[in-house]
Amino acid sequence: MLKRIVVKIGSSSLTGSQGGLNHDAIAYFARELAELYKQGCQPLLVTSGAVAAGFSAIGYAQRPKKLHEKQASAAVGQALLMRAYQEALAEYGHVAAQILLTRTDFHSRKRIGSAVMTIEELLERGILPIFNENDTVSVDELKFGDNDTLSALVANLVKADRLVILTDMDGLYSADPRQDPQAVKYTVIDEIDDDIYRMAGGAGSSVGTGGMRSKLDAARIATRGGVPVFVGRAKEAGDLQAAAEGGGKGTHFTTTLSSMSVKKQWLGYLSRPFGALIVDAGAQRALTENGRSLLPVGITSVEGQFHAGDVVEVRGPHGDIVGRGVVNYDMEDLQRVCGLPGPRVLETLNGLHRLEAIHRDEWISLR
Ligand SMILES: Nc1ncnc2c1ncn2[C@@H]1O[C@H](COP(=O)(O)OP(=O)(O)O)[C@@H](O)[C@H]1O
Ligand SMILES: N[C@@H](CCC(=O)OP(=O)(O)O)C(=O)O
Repeated sequence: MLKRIVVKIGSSSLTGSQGGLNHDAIAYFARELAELYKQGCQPLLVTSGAVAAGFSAIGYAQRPKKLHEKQASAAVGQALLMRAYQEALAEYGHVAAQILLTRTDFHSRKRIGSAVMTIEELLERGILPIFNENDTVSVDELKFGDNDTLSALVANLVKADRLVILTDMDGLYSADPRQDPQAVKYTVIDEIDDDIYRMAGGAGSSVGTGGMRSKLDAARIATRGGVPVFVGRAKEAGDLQAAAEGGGKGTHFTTTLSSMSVKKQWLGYLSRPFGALIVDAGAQRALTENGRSLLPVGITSVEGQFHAGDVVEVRGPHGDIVGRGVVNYDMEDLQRVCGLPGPRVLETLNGLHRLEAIHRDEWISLR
């Protein structure tokens, strides 16, 4: 089996603060990707850089801040970006394909199923799929913004063997090394908990977007989907291959989980919750440790306006998020029966209701 490696390249690795593409950097990455093919890998590329590549060509003095200016820059820059990759990859006999996705595409199983079929066909034919967000049609509240999250979703979707996120830092440090020269580097992280999150700051350069924080979000999504993640730098010959093999100049995030279905991925990371259910400690344990469904007896209160079939967030007794699931009750019904044991629930609702508030098959833990 070919090893599937999703490689994400950030704007900071492709451009400088004045914008425009660094063609030497593109040539380097094309060589590294060609090397991956030679080693029997099946790479997929998620690349940023459309806005950065386009804004100087369009005549802006610096990376624009307004949405429509960024979109205009991306419309110019995406074409420049693809041309640069295609020309650089052609040197090694490789062909690239462009796949532009938005967050809302992931809301539709049909659209995403169709994307998967296209991707599989491209991979079978030895073509390199190159992904970016479709910036022209993405609006603020539905944007990925940075491509870190997109790369994690792609990695889960294609059941990648590893996600390699390349940036301008050689890994995660205990603080942003630009601000704190004493910061120390982590080479392996087995669990991304709150302490790890506290170390990560925002973007370091004027062209980057999400900083280390969004890379941790991405690492969390991918590792929960069973894909190990590397975050770091590739600058010299062989760096990408080393990262893909578990070494390299960066931080590795390990996982012991197996791959996640598209349905669970959607539920956990892409759906929009319509309300929240607050549960007691027993119900929290039943959901997160014992793999059980949520029953009304464990719910202490409900918030928001939701109907049966909507996604809701579940919070623990102290307000922390436990996970998300599809609720089987309208808000008013659940309010009447929360805290009640099964027979009283059925009695109150005239026995017409299925008992589980959230069935375990429609649930994802986010702790
Ligand atoms: N704890 C940390 N360790 C390493 N880098 C960090 C940390 N916190 C914040 N950063 C910043 O994150 C930046 C990389 O993210 P970003 O600028 O979004 O790059 P990209 O364009 O490659 O996605 C680094 O340049 C660095 O300044
Ligand atoms: N889709 C945008 C990505 C924006 C961006 O800066 O992302 P990143 O460099 O990955 O933090 C682009 O191509 O410009």
